[in-house]
Amino acid sequence: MLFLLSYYYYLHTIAHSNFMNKQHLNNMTSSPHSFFPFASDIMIGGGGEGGGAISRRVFSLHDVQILEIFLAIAVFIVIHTLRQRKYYGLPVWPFVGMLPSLIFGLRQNLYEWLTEITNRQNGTFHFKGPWFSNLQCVVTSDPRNLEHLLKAKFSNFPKGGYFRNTLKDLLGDGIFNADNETWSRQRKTASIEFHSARFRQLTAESLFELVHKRLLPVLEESQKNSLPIDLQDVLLRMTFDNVCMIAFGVDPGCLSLGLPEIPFARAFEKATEATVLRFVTPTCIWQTMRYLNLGPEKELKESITGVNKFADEVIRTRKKELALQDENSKERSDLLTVFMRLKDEKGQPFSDKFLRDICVNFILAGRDTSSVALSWFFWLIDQHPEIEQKILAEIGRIIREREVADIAGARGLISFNPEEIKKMDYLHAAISEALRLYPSVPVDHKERLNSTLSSRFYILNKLTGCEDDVFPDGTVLKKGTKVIYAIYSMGRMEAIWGKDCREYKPERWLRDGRFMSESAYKFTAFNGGPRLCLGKDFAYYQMKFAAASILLRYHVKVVNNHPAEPKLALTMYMKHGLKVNLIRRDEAELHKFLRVRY
Ligand code: HEM
Repeated sequence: MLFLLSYYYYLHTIAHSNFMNKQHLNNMTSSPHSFFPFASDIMIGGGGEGGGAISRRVFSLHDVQILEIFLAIAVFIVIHTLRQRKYYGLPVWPFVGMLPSLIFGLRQNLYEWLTEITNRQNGTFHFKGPWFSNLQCVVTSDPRNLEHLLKAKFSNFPKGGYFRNTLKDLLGDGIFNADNETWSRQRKTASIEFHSARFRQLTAESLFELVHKRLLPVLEESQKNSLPIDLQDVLLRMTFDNVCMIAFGVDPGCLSLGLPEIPFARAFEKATEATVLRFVTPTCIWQTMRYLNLGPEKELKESITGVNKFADEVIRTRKKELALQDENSKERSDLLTVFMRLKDEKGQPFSDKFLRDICVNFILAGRDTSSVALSWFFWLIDQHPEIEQKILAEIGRIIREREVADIAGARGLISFNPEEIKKMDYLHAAISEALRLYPSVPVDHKERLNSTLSSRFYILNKLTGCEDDVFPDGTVLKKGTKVIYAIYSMGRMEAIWGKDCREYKPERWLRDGRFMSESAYKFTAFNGGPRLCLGKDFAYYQMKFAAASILLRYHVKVVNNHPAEPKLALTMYMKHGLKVNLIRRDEAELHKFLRVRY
């Protein structure tokens, strides 16, 4: 670019000097005022014959030349920048790179903005941030690249130092924030636990209690009072209580009549919000604020203290409880107890800090992902009554298959067992379709492994897998490159889902009425490869159980003109919540769908 600029400047100067020489010759034979009209305008003293006027004139001409050069450079930069859009997808401005476009994107729906660019760039583009920032990254929504990143070259793409440092205060060394050994040890242990019969029983029991004794009474209260309710808030409370039971083995009680404020839940929410701010603040600024204990960093510190206070209390109580336990005591199967029984690589029990990190990470993972997915699901169902009817028909068929068809009279008691939930293929498809369009984690992040060796040590870099990498689409990834994979955009790509990619169509997941799963690199809502979401099966069970239990009893009507847009956060909350009115299904309606053949 510099070369082009110099060349342009050189041509421009030659052209200009020719022009000046010609004009100068003309000037010898005509009035001094016609020499350069603009110059004559700015001459002080009317352009007399004296030497002072001539020097002023030369000075003015010089000024104008400089101005012209700057103007030419500016025009050149603008043209060059705009032409770069063709190649990079966005204009690349000197010094600030693509930042102006990002600011524009942040003012609208950022995820739609990303979708538009990735589509235009055939799935991948380099985001060039300001030269002084750490915003440089590659953004991709190409399934081939995702398979490369998440599976084929998994060990080359850890979460990385940037992610870890930003989340360190809240997540410590927990599974979400860990790489290598620290990650794999937690993953193995938790994976065994999550697939055990004991865990399945714990989750089924805790969910039954939560839905029947807490969720449905809260909804019934709102229905009786004919007051709209924020369904997203209610569902967030339910999943928070549920995941705390799984991680800590305690129930904080967020979901109960009156929807009380629970200090631990509040502290957790504030801590995640303040942590998210770090991702949009230059590292040196948030680190300085942290050091000086100012602004959001002060708030973060206070809320983490709140989270730790709760965690420390639970850990202390559990240790006492386990010490007093005899063979006849009922075995607990929450993650805290499971990890407390294990030893680290030196044969020592895990430290309280590590136990706290493990639990906090699981709470973060399971706290809001299922609830926001369910919120978008109910919003979509409200717009597609025909799909609601199909879900009801499926629920009706499953109830009819029972030995004793305990239909409408016993409606208040109808509950679904795990086998029945498993049979709900249409509901499974409807929830997956909601997650395709509104994935709970809309963008995720990896980092190309950074070598401590200089690139001169080619063979060592090659042996340690630290040489530059290349995506299947040809994108070169230098060491340390941050990669953002745009999960939201993937759900809206014609190349992946066809022309109707923006339509809500559960049928696309069904073959002969049975749910057919998709490749995790096309449908990446639950991530893929070795870091596939550990709670996926549990999350589907939880979402299907809650959705079927609600839909069986109520028609969920979204309040008229309720704005539905995503909030910019780690998880895709509905920015304005989901205000709904609940309309109780009467006996006639229930009988109707319990008779309908699906
Ligand atoms: C709709 C519900 C859910 C969705 C869409 C979802 C999605 C995801 C995604 C995208 C990741 C990868 C995150 C990353 O590595 O940056 C992930 C990881 C994880 N999820 Fe989920 N999740 C859901 C529910 C749950 C639940 C309910 C739990 C636990 C109770 C859970 C536990 C985990 C854990 C432990 C990881 C970390 C896995 C690892 O790094 O090895 N998830 N999930």
